[in-house]
Amino acid sequence: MTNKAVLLANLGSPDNTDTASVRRYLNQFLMDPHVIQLPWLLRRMIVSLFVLPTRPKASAEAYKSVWMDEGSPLIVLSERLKNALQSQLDMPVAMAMRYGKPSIETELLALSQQAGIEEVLYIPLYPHFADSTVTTSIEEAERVIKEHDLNIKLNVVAPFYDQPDYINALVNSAQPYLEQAYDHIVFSYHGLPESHITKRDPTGQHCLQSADCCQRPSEAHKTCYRHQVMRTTQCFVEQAQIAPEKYSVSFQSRLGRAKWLAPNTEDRLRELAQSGVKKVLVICPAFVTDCLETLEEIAIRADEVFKEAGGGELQLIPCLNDHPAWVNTLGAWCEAKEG
Ligand SMILES: C=CC1=C(C)c2cc3[nH]c(cc4nc(cc5[nH]c(cc1n2)c(C)c5CCC(=O)O)C(CCC(=O)O)=C4C)c(C)c3C=C
Ligand SMILES: [Fe+2]
Ligand SMILES: [Fe+2]
Repeated sequence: MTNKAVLLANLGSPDNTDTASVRRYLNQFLMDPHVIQLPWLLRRMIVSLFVLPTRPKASAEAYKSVWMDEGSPLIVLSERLKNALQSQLDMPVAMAMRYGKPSIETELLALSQQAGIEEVLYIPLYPHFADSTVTTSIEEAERVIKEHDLNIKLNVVAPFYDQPDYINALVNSAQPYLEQAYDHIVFSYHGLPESHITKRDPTGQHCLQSADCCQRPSEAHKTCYRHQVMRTTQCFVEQAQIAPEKYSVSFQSRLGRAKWLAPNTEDRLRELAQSGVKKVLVICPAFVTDCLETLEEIAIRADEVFKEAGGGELQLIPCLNDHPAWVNTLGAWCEAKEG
């Protein structure tokens, strides 16, 4: 009988909140050719000349504002998810980070050394496809297996943006917030440079070519992040019965000068405040785990933007984290693959 294990993969955080640790992390992250998709020399110049001189200090301050006693929220909450899943399953469950620690390399090596592990169910914790998250996590795992000649078969769980049990878990975890009175809910997704989507379009003439491309059937949707976030939103609002005028979609965490997906979350929050919206909910379904981008960028900075523009209260809906509905969903996926 083949022995199996589960490996969850998330993005990763710096080891600490000092500027040097954040610089090391940003350098590893942004030098990934799937993140800044430029030839090495150009990427090296942009990262060294425009990012590393100033961003590590500013990001270190941001990390300090959300850091937990046990460490980075992303790592701590991912670890809790791993432990909750482990308590449901008979096979080993591990958690790895694409950047920083614990690395995909360490975790795969540890699993391969456990007696007889020959098959790993690999779950990149991203509901939506992007080369900068999904592809890079898969390639890194494949590199480790090849380089160390591991006898491991990798079974990868595909982006789950419209899987009914994922949507159920998301609606279920948001329910206590949806039951409170609110004026508007913003679905704020991590942004992407538009070029990352058009470059992946297998038809070469569909993605971002018209305002409604993401609503029209196309084989391009398999790798279209924009289509996939629109589908998550559609499935969510249908299930939670949210009226069209009560919600909007926007994109956060823009970096650099390229054209990124629009509208930008902060701009959308300003517009909402100016149009008289007082209580806004913000949900961030691109993240399954709360992290810097939800706890600092939305709950702290976007909250300031909303209030300065005349808004009243911004309530961040927590990510799935280790919500029982999400743990049960992951458990069911693992057991289904085990059979
Ligand atoms: C949810 C999916 C994510 C996509 C898609 C994504 C693309 C992407 N990100 C950057 C640049 C940065 N992202 C940063 C933090 C960060 N990004 C994600 C997820 C996605 N990124 C997460 C979960 C986090 C949080 C990490 C944490 O420790 O909590 C950062 C670092 C922080 C900062 O300085 O702002 C950068 C930089 C690019 C360029 C990109 C697509 C091209
Ligand atoms: Fe699309
Ligand atoms: Fe990011």
